Formats: sequence, C-alpha cells, structure tokens
Amino acid sequence: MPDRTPSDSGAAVLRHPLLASIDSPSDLRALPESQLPEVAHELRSLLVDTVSRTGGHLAAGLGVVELTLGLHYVFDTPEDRVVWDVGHQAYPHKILTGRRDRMHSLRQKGGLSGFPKRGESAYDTFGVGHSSTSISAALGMAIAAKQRGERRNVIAVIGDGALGAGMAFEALNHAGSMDIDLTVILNDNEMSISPPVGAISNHLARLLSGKLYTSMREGSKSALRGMPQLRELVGRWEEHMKGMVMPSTLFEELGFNYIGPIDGHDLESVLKTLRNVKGMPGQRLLHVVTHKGHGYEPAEGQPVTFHGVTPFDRQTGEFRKSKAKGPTYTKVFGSWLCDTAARDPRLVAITPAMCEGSGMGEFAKRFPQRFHDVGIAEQHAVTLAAGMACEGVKPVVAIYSSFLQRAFDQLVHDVCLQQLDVTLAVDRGGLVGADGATHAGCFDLSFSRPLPDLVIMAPADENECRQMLKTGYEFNGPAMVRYPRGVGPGVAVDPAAPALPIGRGLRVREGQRVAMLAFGTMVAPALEVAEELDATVANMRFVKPLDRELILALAREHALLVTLEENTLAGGAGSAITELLNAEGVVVPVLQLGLPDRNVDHATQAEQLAECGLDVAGIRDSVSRALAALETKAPRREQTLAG
Ligand SMILES: Cc1ncc(C[n+]2csc(CCOP(=O)(O)OP(=O)(O)O)c2C)c(N)n1
Ligand SMILES: CC(=O)[C@@H](O)[C@H](O)COP(=O)(O)O
Ligand SMILES: [Mg+2]
Repeated sequence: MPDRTPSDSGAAVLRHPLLASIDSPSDLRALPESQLPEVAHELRSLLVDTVSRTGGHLAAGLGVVELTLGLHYVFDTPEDRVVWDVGHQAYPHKILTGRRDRMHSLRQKGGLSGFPKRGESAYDTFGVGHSSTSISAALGMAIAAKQRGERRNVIAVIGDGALGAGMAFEALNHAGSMDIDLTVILNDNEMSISPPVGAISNHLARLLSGKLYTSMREGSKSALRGMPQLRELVGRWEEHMKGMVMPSTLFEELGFNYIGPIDGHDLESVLKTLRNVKGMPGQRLLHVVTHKGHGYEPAEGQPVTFHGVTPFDRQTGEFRKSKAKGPTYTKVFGSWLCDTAARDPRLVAITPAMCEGSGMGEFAKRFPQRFHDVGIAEQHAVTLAAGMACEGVKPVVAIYSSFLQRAFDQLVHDVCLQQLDVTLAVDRGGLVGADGATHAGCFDLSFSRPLPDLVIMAPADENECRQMLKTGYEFNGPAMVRYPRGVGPGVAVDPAAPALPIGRGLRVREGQRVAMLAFGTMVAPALEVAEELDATVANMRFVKPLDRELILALAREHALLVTLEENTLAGGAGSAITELLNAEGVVVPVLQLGLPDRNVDHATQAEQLAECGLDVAGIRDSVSRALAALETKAPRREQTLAG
C-alpha cells in the first residue's frame, strides 16, 4: 500500500498519485493498461483508509476492485449501464466516478451515501441498499433501450448471496426467454454476510470445482497453438466433453450463455473477458470468482466481521472501543432466544441471511438443528415459519424492519389470515443511521397495524424488550416485537421478568397539562420533556391491541394528547389512537409526532431524530407550541394539530 507522507498541515495523508488524476472513468480509460494494476493497488489503499475512518462496508468493495476497474475501463460508462446489486460493494465505483475527494464524508450527514443513489451521480444507474434487484432493473433498462432504439450495454453485477433470492430468479426467468442483450456478472466470493447457504450456492461451488474440465481445456489450448485444423476439431470435441464432464449450468438451462469461471483478481483476464462479453449478443452470465476482503489481510481473514465495520486502526485491523453502554436490543433478543430455546424444545429460529446482524450467532452455535438461515429470502422466511407453525413447532423469525417490507403479503396471507403462531422479532425499527433511507424501518407499524389478529409491541427499554418477546412467544397467534438499532436507556434485564398483559399500557408519570402517549423509543425523550411541561407520560407498549381504557382516561383528564412514535406518521401508532378516539366520539386535540412523509438520509441516528423533531429539544418545541396555541385559541371541535 502507498506510504504515508506528511501533508502541508503536518497530518499524515495517503498518496494516491494515479487516482488523483482520475476524475471520471474517461480519465481512467485514457491510461495505458499497464498502469491499471497500480490503480487497483491505490484503490484498495484509499478504500481501507477511508472506511477505517468513516466505518461502512469494506470487505465486499475490496473484492471487486479489479472488476470495477475492468467495467469502467472496458465499457463506456455512464452511457453503458452498470447496475450494482445491494450496492455495498460500490465504494471503488464511487472513487472512480468523480467522488474520490468526498469519500471522507461517506455515510455522514450531508455526505456521500453508502450505496449507489441516482441523485448522487449519473454513474449510479439505480438506487440500491436492498438485495437482488439488479437483474430486474438491468433487464428493465435493456428493454427500454431496445424500445427507444438506443444501443448500449447493460450489465447487472450480483453477488452469490444476492443470487439466492427469489427476485433474482424471477428476473433470470424472464430475461432468459427474451430477445434481449443483457450481461449478468455473478461476483462469486462464496460468501453472503455469513457463509452462503442453499442449493444454488452448492451449484456454484460445483461449477468452481469443475477444475477437470477447465484444466483439460487450458492444457489443450496451449498444446494446439499453431495447429488450427486440429484446434477446430478439438473445439468440437470440447463441446461434447463439456456436456459429459460438466453438467450444463443452471444459467444455460435458463437461456443464458455461461462464461467462466474466471479469476476476478487477475486484471488481464478480467479485461480480456469483459471485452469479449461486450461484443456478444443475447443474454450472457459471466461467472467471476473473487475473494471477499481481497488485499487487506484483516478483512481476508475475517470477512464476516469486515463486511460492515465501525472505524478501526488500518495498521492492525483493530476496532476502536465502542462508547455505548449496555447491550444492544439485538443482544437482548439473542440471549432471550437462547434461554427460551433451552427451556422449550419447540422453538425454532429463522433468519433471512442476517444471523450476525440479528444477534443469532450464539443460538446458531448452541442449537444448530433448530437454526434456519434461509438466505436472502424474506418472503420464504415468513411463509416457512407459517408452515412450521401449522405443525406445532414455535417459529421465531428475526428480521430487519426494512427487509420485512419484502414479505408483506406473506405476513398478511400466510401468517395473519390463518392466525398462525409465529413470533416476529423485528429489529432496526425506526431510523438506523449511516445506512440511510434504504435501511430505515419507518413503515412497519403502518403496514402491520391494519392486519387483524396481529399483536404488535414496541419496547421502551431493554427489559421490556425481553418481556415483550416472552409475551409474543407465549401468545398463541401472530405477534411482533419491533425494537430499534443500537442500545436502549440502559435498564438492567431481568431474565425472570414476567410476560405482559396484552393490550395494556402503563402510566409512567403523572402531570396536568398534557398527556404524552409514547411508543417504544419515544418513551425516554417524552419523560425528559415531561418534567418541564407538567405532562403525564404513558408508555403505550402495544400498538395493537391499543389500551382503550388508558387512552380514554387520558383524553378525559387532559386538554391535549400528544402521540409519539419512531415510525412514519402516515398510518402509524398515532393514527391508531386518533382512529380510536374518533370511533369513540371523543373530541380532544391530538398532536401527532413521528417520522415525516419524506425519506430521511444517512446521518447518525441522533442527527436523524433531531432532523425529524423527535429528539428532546424537538419534542419540547412541538408540544410547547401546541400548548401555547391551545391556550390562546378557543377550543374547536375536531382538532388535530400538525407536528
Ligand atoms: C433484501 C435484503 N436482505 C438482506 C440484506 C442484507 N445484506 C446486505 S449484503 C448481504 C449479503 C450479500 O451477499 P453477496 O450478494 O454475495 O455480496 P457480497 O457481500 O458477498 O459481495 C446481505 C444479506 C439486504 N441488503 N437486502
Ligand atoms: C448492506 C446491508 O444491507 C447490511 O450490511 C446492512 O448494512 C447491515 O446493517 P446493520 O449494520 O444495521 O446490521
Ligand atoms: Mg458473496
């Protein structure tokens, strides 16, 4: 990696002389091919340096350095469209496409997004964050280009993990039957976030181990150099042997011309193959083999840890100490899961490819027979749980709120309609910080609330989270506990704490002027504000069923109700309360506070909350204004105060 040299300011900076001359892929294309290995070297260096400071996704980007260079060198981007899947591997792409000097701002408020984003650059052809969208989007672009009579290459780059999702196969299925030019590059590093799972992954491994065919082919090629007639004959024999030695690939069966596997770190081979692919008509799938974390030893050795990282020391690969106190909600879930499984042999746990992120590592080790990582397959995960519940086991699906969006109909049709006993541990509910809008869990309360028979809970602290998991698990029907990313207020967890009475909230402070009806993460800031405003605070606990008696009592006793939730205001928990009041014919002013009707970009969680007026200062302001308005104006019927 390039040396550190003192900058004018005396601070150590990294020198990347070649990268410094590349402001767009045109500059890259102007370089002789002989300089590309050095560009690759500098790219890796800059990538490690950047992410060691900002945090973010590292190992995947390191693995696609040569592929990224090759794509921008060989293809005429952005005229040719490169569509990245998930987009967590796109940092090298950002560096080469005019964003080098802003990499230090990655994932920070006002800075570069951690994912491709159409508004950020013309080279970001499709906004991503969620997995397995690339082939559909690329196919759509290819069809549009054909219809408009525009000739361009369209290339989807998808990982072996992302390929396991149903949506990727829906797209292959469609594309394979069409008269269309489309390139799919399969970036196979034999890793998802965790080691990949499933039969597709086994199929890819078999393709990679088809060494016999590959070495026969390579050996014969060099042997026949200078003997053209014989080479043609052997070429035909080779096709015949290919069929005999290697079963045809899944992709060929789906109508794709399969090319590869090639070594994705051999720049010469990457460039040569991309040039060949560029001229080919029809649908082709190029199988590129890479190594997650390539070129940075700590990441190569620990690709799971270095998938997504907090800032670390680039020399040693050691992480900076976290200042956070207490366990994350994810950890609380993980230990509840293990404790419950130890007592109840009926418990099974399901994750759609998020074992570590969802806190299930310990469970997977201790109860491997009852642990099901289904790959990036949220829809399948939920319906699989439904099937299990039909047969008397007790499934717990741990899923990120934003990924549960994928499985909405499965939740409606397969779980709730049949009132099946499935517990959903919905992590990352609310704003998630640096991953930004793609990963924010802003909608789960709105989309789950209309479902009959679903119990929905939101804990105010760590202990309540455990109690709610117990409550949901013991409830004989569908139940969901939604908790946020990160740590809570630091309440000690009592493993023996009882389940909660369903549909009962809790008054946590008594006041006179206003009642604050808070859900989940909003209880703590509501309590902080309450002192100053002489407010009653209720920890509502249940979004469904709502605590009717508590709400009506609060409405009787106070001149103003304030609902607070870390979910979009549209159709969320506050709306549930106003619906109930309307249904009961109760007229009381209600101020609804929650997430706004717009996407909230990457920043820290605290910055995002402040931006949405959901930090202590923001809540205090909104409530004070509402109280002032109420005190100066004559009361009206039907008052709903805007937040
Ligand atoms: C719908 C959805 N589910 C889960 C995730 C979380 N996720 C992000 S990257 C990833 C693994 C992707 O593996 P692969 O496509 O092989 O890419 P690699 O990291 O190996 O380069 C997962 C599960 C996601 N982004 N989107
Ligand atoms: C790219 C992706 O989808 C995941 O890697 C995600 O960024 C993980 O987020 P957490 O850090 O919240 O687990
Ligand atoms: Mg992979």
